[in-house]
Amino acid sequence: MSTLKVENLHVEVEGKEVLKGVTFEVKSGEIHALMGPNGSGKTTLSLALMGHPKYKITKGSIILDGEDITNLETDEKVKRGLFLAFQNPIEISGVKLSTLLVAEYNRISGSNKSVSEIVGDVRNIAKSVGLNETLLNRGVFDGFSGGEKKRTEILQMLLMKPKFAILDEPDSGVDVDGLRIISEGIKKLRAENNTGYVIITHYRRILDYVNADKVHVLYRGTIIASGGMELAKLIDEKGYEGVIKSRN
Ligand SMILES: Nc1ncnc2c1ncn2[C@@H]1O[C@H](COP(=O)(O)OP(=O)(O)OP(=O)(O)O)[C@@H](O)[C@H]1O
Repeated sequence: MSTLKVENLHVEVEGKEVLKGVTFEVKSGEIHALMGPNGSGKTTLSLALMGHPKYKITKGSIILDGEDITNLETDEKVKRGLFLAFQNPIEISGVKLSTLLVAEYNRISGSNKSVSEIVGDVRNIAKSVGLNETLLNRGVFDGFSGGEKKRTEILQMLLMKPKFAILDEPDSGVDVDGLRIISEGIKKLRAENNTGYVIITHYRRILDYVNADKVHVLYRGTIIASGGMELAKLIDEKGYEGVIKSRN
């Protein structure tokens, strides 16, 4: 059983304090949703957790299985089992997607699988997430549609089998079939690897599909409410205003 603890996290971006004391804890196999209005700090939290140099942690800590990983480099965090699927993945047109995935798998997992075995795994997972194999031979995210990008991030997650995955709006821009496939991927990894999740989303639908355990609402840099799926339902019906009002 692994635990990811975020304790009183304060984060500054370009000299502005965006996160003002965020605390939550995710255990293996749990699916937590992070919701909140535009600009409340959700992406900032995901990037700070992964160690993006622009997102400076000024106070608080990130503890993974008892180890303080707050100030570790991104690579070290990834090696310890953290994974981030970006809201807007960046294109790297000079590098073939399959080459990147094989290199990343080798570097992080330390496994002794042959390149052809890894490529075989990548192909099988690509198929399972409904990605056309020709995309594996293209530059990373080069000309990928919005939905193809999201499916590729799930492919990467299924290959890397992280302890904890932070998924920043995995449901944005995907079609209905894609949403179902992505949700199946999330549930499969939880069943097989006991992966814990933080899913950033604005919509209840993906949370219904994966049957989220907890929902947190981030507002102006702090978590103002935590609960079960009834919170996602409230947001769906009354908007964030409904949650903010119910606190007052
Ligand atoms: N690199 C940056 N430079 C300047 N300001 C930033 C930067 N990154 C984030 N911010 C600011 O921090 C605040 C929080 O942004 P963030 O992207 O974390 O919000 P969010 O909750 O993910 O929003 P959304 O729902 O729109 O994706 C915003 O006011 C944003 O403009």
